[in-house]
Amino acid sequence: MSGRRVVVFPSVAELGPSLAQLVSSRAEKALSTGGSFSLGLSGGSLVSILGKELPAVPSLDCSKWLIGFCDERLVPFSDPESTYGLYKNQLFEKINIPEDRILAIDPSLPVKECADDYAGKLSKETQRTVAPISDSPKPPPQRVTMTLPTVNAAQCVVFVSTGGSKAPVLKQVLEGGEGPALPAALVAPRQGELFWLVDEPAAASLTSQMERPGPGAKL
Ligand SMILES: O=C1O[C@H](COP(=O)(O)O)[C@@H](O)[C@H](O)[C@H]1O
Repeated sequence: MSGRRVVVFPSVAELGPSLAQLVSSRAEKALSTGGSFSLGLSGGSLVSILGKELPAVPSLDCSKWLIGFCDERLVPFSDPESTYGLYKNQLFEKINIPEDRILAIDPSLPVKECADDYAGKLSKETQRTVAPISDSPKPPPQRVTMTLPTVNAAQCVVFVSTGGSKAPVLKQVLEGGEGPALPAALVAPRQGELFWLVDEPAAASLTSQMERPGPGAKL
């Protein structure tokens, strides 16, 4: 892994465009060198950030991207909790991603079968694995989630963490503490880049090395 980069922005307004630039630049690099580009998406607050900022990237071409979900809630696509449903409305309809380049779960299946089915869909493309979750501490409890080896096989992993409520857990993940390491602290791409893009409120308790890029700086 090349070294972890913790990059702090004054607020999500500055973080969002840098995240979109990071995603689009890594896609362009992969595709222009004859490779493929697969983007694994999380949900939560990331949906609105990417929904706003990715379509604003000049000349963005997503026609060859493959999009999957690092973590998906086991609810129908029409449910307001569905990560796929949210991205469909807020992002996919605004960019030129073909429907068959988006790998979604089959939410009609029970959680274990759904995870196995999704692992099958991904393995056609990536040979990687997915786990069923039935006790997510944040509702809804049932999830279909990429495993640590899958995440660590990525060329580039980006955590996005914004808001003061994330400060204590961010400190624990990035700077350690008592007890076993949290799962996010175990993410270390074997041959790839690792970014933590955070805003000032989330970074408030951090003391380790951080970057504070100027406006428009490229990651
Ligand atoms: O439930 C979920 O939450 C996490 C974090 O969301 P945030 O709103 O705190 O950013 C998200 O990464 C995950 O994909 C989603 O299912």
